[in-house]
Amino acid sequence: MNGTPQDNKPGDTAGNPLRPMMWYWVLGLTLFALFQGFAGISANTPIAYSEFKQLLYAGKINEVQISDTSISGALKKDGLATVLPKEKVDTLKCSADGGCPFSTVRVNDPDLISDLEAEHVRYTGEARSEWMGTLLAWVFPVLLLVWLWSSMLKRGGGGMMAGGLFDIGKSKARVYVQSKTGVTFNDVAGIDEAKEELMEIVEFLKNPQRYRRLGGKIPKGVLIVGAPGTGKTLLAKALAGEAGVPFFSISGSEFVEMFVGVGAARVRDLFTQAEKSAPCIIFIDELDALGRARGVSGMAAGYNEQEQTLNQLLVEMDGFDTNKGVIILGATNRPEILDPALLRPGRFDRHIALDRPDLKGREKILEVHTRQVTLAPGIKLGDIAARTAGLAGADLANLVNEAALLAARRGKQAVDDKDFDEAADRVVAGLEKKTRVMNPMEKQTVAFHEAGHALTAEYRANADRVAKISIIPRGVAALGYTQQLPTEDRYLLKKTELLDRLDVFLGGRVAEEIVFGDMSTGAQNDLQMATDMARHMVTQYGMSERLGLATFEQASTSPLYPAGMGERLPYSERTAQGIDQEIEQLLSEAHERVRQTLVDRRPLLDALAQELLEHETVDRAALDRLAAQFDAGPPVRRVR
Ligand SMILES: Nc1ncnc2c1ncn2[C@@H]1O[C@H](COP(=O)(O)OP(=O)(O)OP(=O)(O)O)[C@@H](O)[C@H]1O
Ligand SMILES: [Zn+2]
Repeated sequence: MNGTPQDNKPGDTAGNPLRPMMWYWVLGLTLFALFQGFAGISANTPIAYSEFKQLLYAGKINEVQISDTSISGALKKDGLATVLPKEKVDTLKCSADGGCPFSTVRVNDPDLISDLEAEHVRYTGEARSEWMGTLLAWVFPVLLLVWLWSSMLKRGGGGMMAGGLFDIGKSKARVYVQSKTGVTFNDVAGIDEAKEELMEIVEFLKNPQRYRRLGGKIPKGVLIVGAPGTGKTLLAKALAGEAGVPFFSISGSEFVEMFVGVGAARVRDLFTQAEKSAPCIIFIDELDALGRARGVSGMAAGYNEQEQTLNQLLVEMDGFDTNKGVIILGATNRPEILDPALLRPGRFDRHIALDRPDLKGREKILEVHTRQVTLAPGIKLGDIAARTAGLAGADLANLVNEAALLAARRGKQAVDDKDFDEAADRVVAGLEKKTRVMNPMEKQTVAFHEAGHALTAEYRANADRVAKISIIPRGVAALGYTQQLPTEDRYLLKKTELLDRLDVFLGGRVAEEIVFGDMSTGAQNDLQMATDMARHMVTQYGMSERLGLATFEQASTSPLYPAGMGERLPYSERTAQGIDQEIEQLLSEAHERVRQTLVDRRPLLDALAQELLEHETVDRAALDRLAAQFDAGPPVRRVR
């Protein structure tokens, strides 16, 4: 999904699956009509049954053949005009020996045989070649259609008719094999952690035997998660390039086909092919298109097809073992809608998250993309990186390209600052509507907001340690984030811990208040989380002194995640007021505590925000350094 030159487009082997199908229908129907007509054509002149009966009583009939549906025979030529109207007689094609062939429809007439016998007319029960007509008109076209249908189904079955007339079920992945992607980790910049994680897989693909011998377990599936343009496809290609193995690439949306069963067949085929070329990499882009959670929608055909395809993928992933040397990479920017079954152990159980690059990362990406570009002397890529916060790798590649085009248009020998400036303006302006490129004021607000969260967490005895702070927009909702890593898994939380978490939720908003004397809308989610947390403490965990050891709601979710409301149990209006007051009190006390913390540590808050504005991300080491330098407040004894 990126339109770079390395991307293969699907070949036209299969074409529109409807087209051949349609032609066969047309052919079948034409034959049908032809045979129908053929069976009906004869020299017999049709007459009405009533006319036939009158002719019979008048003794004008020589002989008849009776079939299930018709009666035909010959009339005596002479004296017909006394029975039939003149026009009718003229239509008869009588032969020289005096017989005039006719036919009529056979109606349900119980007297027919007795009448024929009474008139001494010779009759036979066998129609001439009637079975031949039936065969041609009905049986043959039906057989033809059955044959057509079964051959369609076989193709749907995948691979069974290899080399057959058409290749609908055949995996398009075949078109996608690239023995050499030509991309290496050298072409991927700014995502070093991800590269490191994949290094192990590169080693494995280069030398599967060694790992097999040692009995090491290599992941089967790796899911690369990240916003559009952050380099998911590039990273997958680079992995294949580094390991020097074939690269099967297919997009999830290509699996979801019109005909039920075709997508599943394609999955089967893809895996069969990949196994033959092992060691190799299967890359499924847009995994969400095919891996959407099952059973959420009531929609019929398309979804069933998607479910079938997904099921087939799960079966295939379970069915082969990694020792064969096939690694499956999936990419998505919407991991939350994936079917949980896809993420279970033995499937896509390794996850690699690609964030939008930070300042250093952007500079490195610019370096990669300017390798082939003649730069004017003295250009500082760092400066360009500094003004493109929020841009992803693809945007930066675009920017470099744009600058080079501008310079060329102006007949310059090298790309200079002015070109880059203009290109950056264009790209940023173009993206501002789509993604978030923050203006300086917003950036400052977010920096202090995140610094507030981080410092509150830092100075709470029971809060998880801060691992990383960032003001690079993530997804649609979050403008920045503070990452806290728990030191251990927790199943029980004490009141003191919940209170500390409450404080951390409020830290962002309180920092804005203190620094700007104003508030922004950015804290909405935090406040929601804080309110939910306080509500749960009061209504579910019995942590309010005034209301005592009672629960007022049935827990609905895990106690660790204060999301969603529980089912309300019956209680009085007075209790309802009490609950509201308690929640309010918890929140206002927390607010005051946080304010105190941040006011006490204002120099550190400012320094941290400043660091964020400069570098966009602050890691654990930098935070320690700043704290040692700027912290003037009372020390905290951390429990965890
Ligand atoms: N980290 C990076 N280093 C160097 N170039 C990058 C990086 N990230 C993206 N690019 C450039 O952007 C282009 C598009 O990236 P890519 O297709 O890998 O993004 P993607 O995450 O797969 O996007 P999508 O979700 O739209 O498919 C790459 O071909 C490359 O030129
Ligand atoms: Zn926040």
